[in-house]
Order: sequence, then structure tokens, then C-alpha cells
Amino acid sequence: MSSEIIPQFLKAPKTASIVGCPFSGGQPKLGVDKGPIHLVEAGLVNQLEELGWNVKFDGHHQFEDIKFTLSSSSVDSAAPTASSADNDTSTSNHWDPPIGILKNPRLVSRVCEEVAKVVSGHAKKGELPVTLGGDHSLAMGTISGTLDAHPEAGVIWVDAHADINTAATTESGNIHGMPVSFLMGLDGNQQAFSNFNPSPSSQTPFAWIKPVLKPSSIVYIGLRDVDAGEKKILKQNGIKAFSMHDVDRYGIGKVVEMALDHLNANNANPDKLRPIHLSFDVDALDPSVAPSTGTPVRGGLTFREGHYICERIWETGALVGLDLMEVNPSLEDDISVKQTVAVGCSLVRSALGETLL
Ligand SMILES: NC(=[NH2+])NCCC[C@H](N)C(=O)O
Ligand SMILES: [Mn+2]
Ligand SMILES: [Mn+2]
Repeated sequence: MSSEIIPQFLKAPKTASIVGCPFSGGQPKLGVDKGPIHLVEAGLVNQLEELGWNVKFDGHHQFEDIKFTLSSSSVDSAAPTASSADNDTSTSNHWDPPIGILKNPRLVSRVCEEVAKVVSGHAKKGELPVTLGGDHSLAMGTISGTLDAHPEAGVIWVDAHADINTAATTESGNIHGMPVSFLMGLDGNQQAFSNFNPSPSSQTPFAWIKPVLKPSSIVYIGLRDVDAGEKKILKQNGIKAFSMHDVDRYGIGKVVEMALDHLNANNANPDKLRPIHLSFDVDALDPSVAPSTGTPVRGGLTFREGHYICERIWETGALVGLDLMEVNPSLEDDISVKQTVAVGCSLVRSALGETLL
């Protein structure tokens, strides 16, 4: 047989499904909802097609209908129990009052539930869902969706932050700092919602999440701004985390190998490479590389370190889900916005097979 004959399945282009999520309800700063719009306008779809992907994108998701059903249904009996500490009223409103100090709990929950269905639907068809945020609370949706389609998947969470606060530990009440705790079903959340009485037309926020993410199934890379309560949670649950200190000590190459080894060592089926969901918060990068983001923290990943993570995960062949979150085109000047959007696009390309040579 001639070596030029390539099996059909290798020639057939793989399909990536762009899940555009213009959503900002998990944090107070306006503009992060414009992230996915800018990423697509910068030509991401075309760029992925040039890499050989068949790209499905039929517009950004509209969450207006969710807002509408929420605002027209009667507000349930969870009266706001605390006023928000920072006097931030931009994201709370009469139809979605805080629960404890959690802001927009009903909206975030419903939007993520929707995202979970969309992501799981794509994944079950064998497509690669690429979710563009939007704030990182959306990862409750994307990771629920991935785990629904690939129950054995592990998560690599690249971020300056651990996003694992519970209702008992969060100081900000911003749910984008909490998604991992809901995915794991941590205690501090159960209590917060235990005496919640939903009205007949609503349901307890986040009750739809199957808390199936095991502490051994996630690895962090890039951490450098972890709240005291989060540090406790990471320790108590034995969660693997590589901070910037570890990146400095071992180098990014070694860190990614250790992260992959950790996930595969905890694989239920040790003969099979574990599917990987990569959730990339652009604030993992140093603010000099990605300035336009809501919670920048200095001392972050370099341009190459960020891209290396994506390239190496692509090389494993195990990527089944990708998030690119927290690009906020309303922050910083035009040049910074362009730079951040461009870096967001190139991270996605690297995770989808772009190579340097
Ligand atoms: N996805 C993010 N950018 N999260 C930032 C979280 C910051 C802080 N730990 C909080 O809980 O409010
Ligand atoms: Mn972050
Ligand atoms: Mn994050």
C-alpha cells in the first residue's frame, strides 16, 4: 500500500464548536461580556479554519430570555440577607437579589445550566467545544458539560486565582471566584442554600450541578492570588496546584508534565489517556501580556509560558474542552485591548494545534 494513502478519518477535518458567551454576571465589572464578540471579530473562526478545523459558530448565545423569565417570575423567598459590602449595585437588581452576599445567583445559575447543555451537546457529537467568556463563573457550565460527555475527564485550570471560594468563604460575593467549589459540591455551599425556599416557578440556584468533579481531577497552574479561605480548601482536599513559585522553580515544561502526570495517575482507567478540559483564565498571564482583564495580578505567566501550556496539552491529543475566559475589552486603552484579544486568539490557536514550525 502506498504511503500516500491516508486513512479517511485522518483527512476528515475535525469540528470545533465555538460557544460564545457574552456574560458578565459572575463579577461586577461591565465589559467582560464583550470579550467573546471581540475574539470572534478579531478573526478567530477563520484562524481555526486555517489550522484545518471545521468550525461551527452560529452567533453568540443570548441570555436575554433567561433574564426575561427571571424578571417576570416572582422573586422567591430568599430575601437579601446582607447588603453588598462594596456598595456595588451595578450587578444586583430586584429580580435577582443576593443570597447571603452572592451576587446574581439565579442568573449565573441559569446561564451556566444553559451553557452546560450546549457544551455537552457538542461534546457528545464528537466536536470540540471552545467556550469564549465572559467571566469565569461560566466554567460551572462548561465543565459540567464536558463531564457529562466525558465522565473520566480531568481539568487543567490556568489562572492567577483558584476560583474555589464557597458561600462560606467568599469575601467579594462574586461568583466567578467560586465555580470550582460548586463543581466539587463543597460543604460551604450546601449550607448557604439549605433554607432556601424557591418560589413555585423557580428552583434553588446551582441545585442542577452534579458535583462530580473530584479534588484529584483538577490541577491548577499559575496561581498567585489565593484567598486565605481558598488556601485552606486546597490543603484540606489535597488539590494539586502549581503556583507561580513552582513555575519559577521548575520551569513551565516540568510543571505541565507534572500536571499531566497527576491527572493520569488518578485515572480510573490507567490504560487510557485521560481526556482533558483546559479552562484558561486570561488573567493567568502577566498583566503586561494581557492587560484587559477584570482582576489582573502582577507576576504572571509570560506570553510563551501561556502558549506552551496550550501547545503541550494539544500534543497529548487528549483535549476535549477548552475555555478562554475573562477578556474584558472595556478595560485599559485601545492598544491593551487589541493585545489582550490577540493573545486570547493565539492561546486558542495553540490549544488547537498551531505550532511554531
Ligand atoms: N475568575 C476570576 N478572575 N476570579 C477572581 C476571584 C477573586 C477573588 N478570589 C474572589 O473570590 O472574589
Ligand atoms: Mn483569575
Ligand atoms: Mn478565573
